[in-house]
This record gives sequence, structure tokens and C-alpha cells, in this order.
Amino acid sequence: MKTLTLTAPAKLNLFLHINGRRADGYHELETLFTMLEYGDELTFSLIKQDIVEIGGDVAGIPLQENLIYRAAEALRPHKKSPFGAHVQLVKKLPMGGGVGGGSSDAATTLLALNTLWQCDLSLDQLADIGLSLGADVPVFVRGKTALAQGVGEKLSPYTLAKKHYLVVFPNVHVGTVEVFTHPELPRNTPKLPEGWTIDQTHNDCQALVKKLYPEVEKTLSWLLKYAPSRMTGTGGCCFAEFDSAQAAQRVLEQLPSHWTGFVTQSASESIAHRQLAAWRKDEVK
Ligand SMILES: C[C@@](CO)(OP(=O)(O)O)[C@H](O)COP(=O)(O)OP(=O)(O)OC[C@H]1O[C@@H](n2ccc(N)nc2=O)[C@H](O)[C@@H]1O
Ligand SMILES: Nc1ncnc2c1ncn2[C@@H]1O[C@H](COP(=O)(O)OP(=O)(O)O)[C@@H](O)[C@H]1O
Repeated sequence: MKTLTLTAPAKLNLFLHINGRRADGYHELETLFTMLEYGDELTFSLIKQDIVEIGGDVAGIPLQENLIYRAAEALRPHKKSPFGAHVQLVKKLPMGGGVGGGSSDAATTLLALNTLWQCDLSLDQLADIGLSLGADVPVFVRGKTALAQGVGEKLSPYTLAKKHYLVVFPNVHVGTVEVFTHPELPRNTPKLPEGWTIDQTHNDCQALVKKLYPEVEKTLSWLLKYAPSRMTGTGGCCFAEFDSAQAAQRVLEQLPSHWTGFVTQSASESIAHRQLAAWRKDEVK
């Protein structure tokens, strides 16, 4: 049976502005997403039984709630293969960390099974399905650094110089819903003007999450001693930006033991997209 292994990349929100709350309860955002060269590892195999099963690091998430399962089931109506799928998951990204682990797993599953199940949907169609799974899924489906608006699905290509990041997880699970429904969350940052620069940006969730989760505040203060640092998304992960991997690695080596961290670099295109293109090229040989 065909087997396909893809890395579901992490993302950072290099800034996150909340412009207002919409009638449907979601928020109008303006954010800059960058993909990272680090993420979960998903291995997809076709199986004779027409079911979807997940093995490996499911971390107590019931099958039907796992975003990998939900993504596969969302594709089922388009499936042109009689086979089911087994997905083996090696979890590298912290859950609820603000680095998009679940959303990226979902998007990577859409990309993989679109091919293995011969659905042959376009990226636009996959992104639409992705949006029904979560606001962060479309950016992983398209797999490119992007300026995002809307709830996170209106994506404009954006070019960024390669940077190296130390991403630190303070081992606190920050609920996205908790942050977005909190009365103290700022929700009125105006849209950025033409020609904006990164020093005109910030993360609107950062001050609130630092207040609610002192460990996030400590992490950010620690990182800021070494490099420009921010929280990503609704947290709790924070990232410090460096011009070299060696500089980032030196700081990682001093990381207090009660936090976890990884050093990686930005990717203009998602590693999952690159791996899938290489796999498909091998398939046609
Ligand atoms: C905040 C961001 C920033 O990139 O990422 P994370 O910090 O979660 O990684 C995303 O918008 C999260 O995307 P995602 O994690 O897919 O969120 P969803 O499952 O769609 O929504 C979870 C909840 O977050 C709130 N939500 C999410 C997105 C948005 N634009 N407005 C919202 O108000 C809603 O309360 C929603 O019920
Ligand atoms: N395969 C998965 N990996 C990670 N989280 C998952 C997965 N499936 C479902 N989830 C749920 O989705 C929630 C948020 O997912 P995620 O996109 O990782 O948010 P964040 O960007 O905040 O880390 C997690 O807290 C978890 O409960």
C-alpha cells in the first residue's frame, strides 16, 4: 500500500491585531503568518477497511475530536478510492500553544488524503473545507507566508527574509476560546496603513495572556533579555528572533528546565507542500 509521510509545520503570528468582533462571534483579524521548518510528523497509509484510524501520540483526544480525523471525514464525500486510511502521528508541537499544531495536522491531512484518496480537489476547495475545521487551517492548506484578514482565511502573499527562531512553550495550555471571549481583550486595533513596518505592530492578546498566565509573562521577560520576542497567536508559546541558528541555539542551551523549546527557521513555503510535491514526482516515475 502507498505510504506518505509529511511534516505538519508550526506557524508563528509575527503580529496579531484584533480589529473588531463580528456578528458571528468570531473576530476580524490582521495577522502575519510565517511557516516554520518544524512540526508534527504524520504518516498516511491506505488500508483495506474503509475507515480512518489514528495511531501514535493522540494524547487523550477522542478519535472523533481529533482534527486529523475530522479533516479526513470532511474529505470522505470526495473520495474516489475504496480504501480507508491509517494516520500515524508523532506529536512535536505543544497543544494549545499558539503554534497551530492541531490546525496544521488538519491541513496536512487534507493535502495528503486529497492525493491518496484521488479526490483531486483544488487548493481553493481544500482551503474552504479547511475553514470549516478552524480559522487557522486555510493558511496551512495554502502553505505560504501570508498576511491574513477576516477570521484568518483572507490570505495575501507576503515575502519575509529568512529568520531563525527560538520558540518556547511555558507548559501552560492557553485556551483560544478563553482569550477571545475575555472582556479585557482589546478588540479595536485599526487596520494597518499602506507601507506599515513591523515596529508598528504587536499582539493584541499578549498583555491579557501575560496577566492570566504569569508563566507566559516570565517566559517573555526571559526571552526579551536576548532578542526581540513576542507571544504567538493566543499563546502560550513565545518566540525570539535571531539572525543565525547558532545565536538561537546558544540561548536555547540556557533555557530553564521547566520550559520546553525548539530552534527552527522560517519557511516561505510549507515543508508539507515541498514533501508532497517530491512524493508525487516519485510516484509518476
Ligand atoms: C488565534 C489564532 C491566530 O492565528 O491562532 P491560535 O492562537 O489558536 O494558534 C487563530 O485565529 C485561531 O484559529 P483556530 O485555532 O483554528 O481557531 P478556531 O478553532 O477556528 O476557533 C476557536 C475559537 O477562537 C475564537 N476565534 C478564532 C478565530 C477568530 N478569528 N476569532 C475568534 O473569535 C472563537 O471563539 C472560536 O470559537
Ligand atoms: N491532532 C491534533 N493536534 C493538536 N491539537 C488537536 C488535534 N486534534 C484536536 N486538537 C485540539 O485542538 C486544540 C487547538 O489546536 P491547535 O490548532 O494546536 O491550537 P493552537 O494553535 O492554540 O496550538 C488543541 O488544544 C486540542 O485540544
